[in-house]
Amino acid sequence: RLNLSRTYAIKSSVGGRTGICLGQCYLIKSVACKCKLSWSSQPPPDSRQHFRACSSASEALLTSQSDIRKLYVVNEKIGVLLLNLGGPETLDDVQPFLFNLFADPDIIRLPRAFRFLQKPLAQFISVARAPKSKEGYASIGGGSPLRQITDAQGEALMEALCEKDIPAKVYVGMRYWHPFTEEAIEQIKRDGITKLVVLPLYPQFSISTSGSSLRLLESIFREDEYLVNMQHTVIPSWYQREGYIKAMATLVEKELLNFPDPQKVMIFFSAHGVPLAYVEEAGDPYKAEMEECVDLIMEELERRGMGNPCTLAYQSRVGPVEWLKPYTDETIIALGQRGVKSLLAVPISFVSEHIETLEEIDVEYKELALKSGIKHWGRVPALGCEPTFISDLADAVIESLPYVGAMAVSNLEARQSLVPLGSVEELLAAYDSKRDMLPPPVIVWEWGWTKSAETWNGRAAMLAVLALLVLEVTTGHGLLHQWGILPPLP
Ligand SMILES: C=CC1=C(C)c2cc3[nH]c(cc4nc(cc5[nH]c(cc1n2)c(C)c5CCC(=O)O)C(CCC(=O)O)=C4C)c(C)c3C=C
Ligand SMILES: [Fe+2]
Repeated sequence: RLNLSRTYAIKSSVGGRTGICLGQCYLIKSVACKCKLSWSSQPPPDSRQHFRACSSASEALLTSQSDIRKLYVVNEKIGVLLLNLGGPETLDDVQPFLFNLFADPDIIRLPRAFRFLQKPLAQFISVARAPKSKEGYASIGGGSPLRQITDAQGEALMEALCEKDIPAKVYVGMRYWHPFTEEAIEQIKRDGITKLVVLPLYPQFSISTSGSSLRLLESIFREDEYLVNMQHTVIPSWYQREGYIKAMATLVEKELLNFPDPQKVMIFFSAHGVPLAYVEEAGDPYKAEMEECVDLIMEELERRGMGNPCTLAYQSRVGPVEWLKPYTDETIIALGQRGVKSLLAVPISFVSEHIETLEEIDVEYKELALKSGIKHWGRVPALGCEPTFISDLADAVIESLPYVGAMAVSNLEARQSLVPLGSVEELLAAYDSKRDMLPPPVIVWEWGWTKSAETWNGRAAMLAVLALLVLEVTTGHGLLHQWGILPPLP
């Protein structure tokens, strides 16, 4: 028998891959398996497999979710905090929503000395961008559907957890609009939650999305006595989970059947982009996770007998800096030129319908595709409340319970998984810790003959001419009077 108070090095093997797991046995109530994994190749794809490997190696007995339930649910109040972006619910919300987005230092990272400019800059950019954004939101019914869909996902997750015998309350915390993360946290405190699982609703991790929400949570946790003592864990990304991959493959498979010749359809994964510097300079794992995610979905489709060709491209870039390539619009044109006739768009970075699926993909990219010579167009719906997906999220929550309050893997070299399960603080320490400067995705001013310079120079010139005219008409002095174009004042 194991002595539960000691640390063990457990050699375990999953699917032919061997690794050393250093840690106290997770059967100790308060300490989960502190895994300093050093897998010889890829780590096992999901934590349940890992538990199984550890449990068989250590002769421990964690075999089913009911064991987890016995150990982690009794006398505890479990909460699940779903993190999401949030979206404007009315057209009047658009500018303040954009202000919140651009005021986020994980979207625009200014040098320390210029931090005081963050809010004025956000105000300026949000006012300048609001008219264009409002047009987009107006065309999808006057607001973002994100709150409604995320609330429904929360309800469905709560039911799925209940069915799996894990009573838990689910909260929604948005980064840039209501219900704000701060509001969710207040409710979590009022409800007396003792164990919290933090689950960002982005399948892949990015500094600009899950990272930003976790950074906010860290600052809230640090300042609050109740939260400092509340045990929690984070599921930072879950794109590799079998249930998610299968649910995505099923949606693709179903949509392919709507084409006249399903085998010939190009499966076109379109992910929300991030500025290139996030990946190349700050080490954002977003691109790597996205590529792995696409590979996994394609492997699943192949297993089901579908050998379609596929492409991954990035959409929704903002401003003139370089974003992840290839860009969706350029790729659609290139595919058309290559003679591709059937295209199935698969939004891959988000699990709800939103402005970029309903407007950008369904309207703009569809039009571009048809203009580029593509004859048959289709789009896979977002997962929303698809039952197998929700059930898999519930499994992810249950499997993370042994980690609540436990240490994360913080040895970056030792782990090969892109972002490990862990606590907010450790995740941020192990990852993006330098918080390097990032070029703003939106350039406010540029020198040279650029589009933004032309616009602003033009506006300044028009204002100057107007001011001179007013001055001349009111004083009776100026070039137009000297040249006799305007008559002298009486
Ligand atoms: C994984 C998803 C997303 C990443 C990565 C992301 C990065 C990112 N976004 C902006 C700027 C904007 N995003 C906007 C809307 C928006 N963004 C995402 C997702 C990701 N963003 C979603 C789901 C939405 C839509 C929400 C909705 O209301 O339906 C907007 C506002 C819309 C617009 O004006 O186009 C902006 C602006 C940056 C700069 C960025 C990375 C640095
Ligand atoms: Fe975005």
